[in-house]
Amino acid sequence: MSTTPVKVAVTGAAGQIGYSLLFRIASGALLGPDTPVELRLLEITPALKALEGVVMELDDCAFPTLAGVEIGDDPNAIFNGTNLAMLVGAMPRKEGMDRADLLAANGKIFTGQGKALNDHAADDIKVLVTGNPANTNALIAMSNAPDIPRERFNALTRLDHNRAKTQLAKKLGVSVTEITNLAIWGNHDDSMYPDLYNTKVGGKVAADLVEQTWITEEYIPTVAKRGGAIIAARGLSSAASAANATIDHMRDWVKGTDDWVSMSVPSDGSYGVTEGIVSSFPCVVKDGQYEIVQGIELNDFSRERIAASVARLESERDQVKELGLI
Ligand SMILES: NC(=O)c1ccc[n+]([C@@H]2O[C@H](COP(=O)([O-])OP(=O)(O)OC[C@H]3O[C@@H](n4cnc5c(N)ncnc54)[C@H](O)[C@@H]3O)[C@@H](O)[C@H]2O)c1
Ligand SMILES: O=C(O)C[C@H](O)C(=O)O
Repeated sequence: MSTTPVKVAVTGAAGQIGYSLLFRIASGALLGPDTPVELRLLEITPALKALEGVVMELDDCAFPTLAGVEIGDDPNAIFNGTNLAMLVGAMPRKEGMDRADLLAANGKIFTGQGKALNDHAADDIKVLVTGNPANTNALIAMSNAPDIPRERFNALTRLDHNRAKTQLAKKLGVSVTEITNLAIWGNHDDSMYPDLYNTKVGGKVAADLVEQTWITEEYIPTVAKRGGAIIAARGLSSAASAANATIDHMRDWVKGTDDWVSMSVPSDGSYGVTEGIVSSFPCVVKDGQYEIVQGIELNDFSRERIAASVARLESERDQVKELGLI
């Protein structure tokens, strides 16, 4: 085992997602069995007592890879020297709300945390935003951290990617391992677009294996509205699957990929997506750096869907500009 622990910050650590996420990071599911981690956990002051209880439980697991835990309510202290930051802490939506309805309440969290990361994080910091609306919260954090390279700010659409994979596998009666080149484009809201025209199943194009009406009337709405379906069923938003996707995204960003993955990243203008907004693309990762996959052919249907989702992201960007958050 190497000796220097990787400092992993998690915000909203006493929340639902935190309760699934922390134990998996501590057990080695993020960085492997040979890399010690130090958890740095941020909460609001009233939640610190509950967080102390979670830390007792972490102690009681005796994880060999857990080198230490620090908790607190000051982002400047918690982010000090942090290598990986998972920004989860934010209010979840309730039934009947859209994720964008959370912008006014949650957006301001990411101004202060962006500044604190800018001033105190380690030089190799990678920041992944899970708290909703995740794409625009990542834009806010990025805009408030001018000294950190923009590409170090990502948002989570891996949960949508994982959902899209399972729904397709179920439809075709195949294992998820047979599905490659899948990607979610756009925003983590109900305009997100899972593209089956470039997805492969056992080497064949997925869209050729299903009916077009299934894609438009069942598949895309099921994937895009899955978060709402879980809230309706559980009375609470997704937590274990969100923690799993947060681990999947950060692990692949650090360790690399052997297939396309969906990552929301600051757009460089690829595929006509407005530069600067944080949008989901098919990405590959090598040596800790992601690249947006280039040269993908998009049909007219895909282009229209992506443009509609980008319009949502532009509207969210304009709202947070008006609120003075970026
Ligand atoms: N991107 C995705 O795929 C995805 C999936 C699921 C949930 N989410 C989002 O993740 C967020 C968290 O969900 P949850 O179910 O864990 O919610 P939760 O309410 O159970 O926990 C949120 C925690 O964040 C804390 N918090 C609030 N403000 C904070 C701040 N300024 N600093 C640090 N901590 C703060 C709260 O005290 C709370 O403990 C929500 O916004 C939810 O919508 C995103
Ligand atoms: O739907 C939500 O509000 C939670 C989360 O974004 C999800 O997709 O499950």
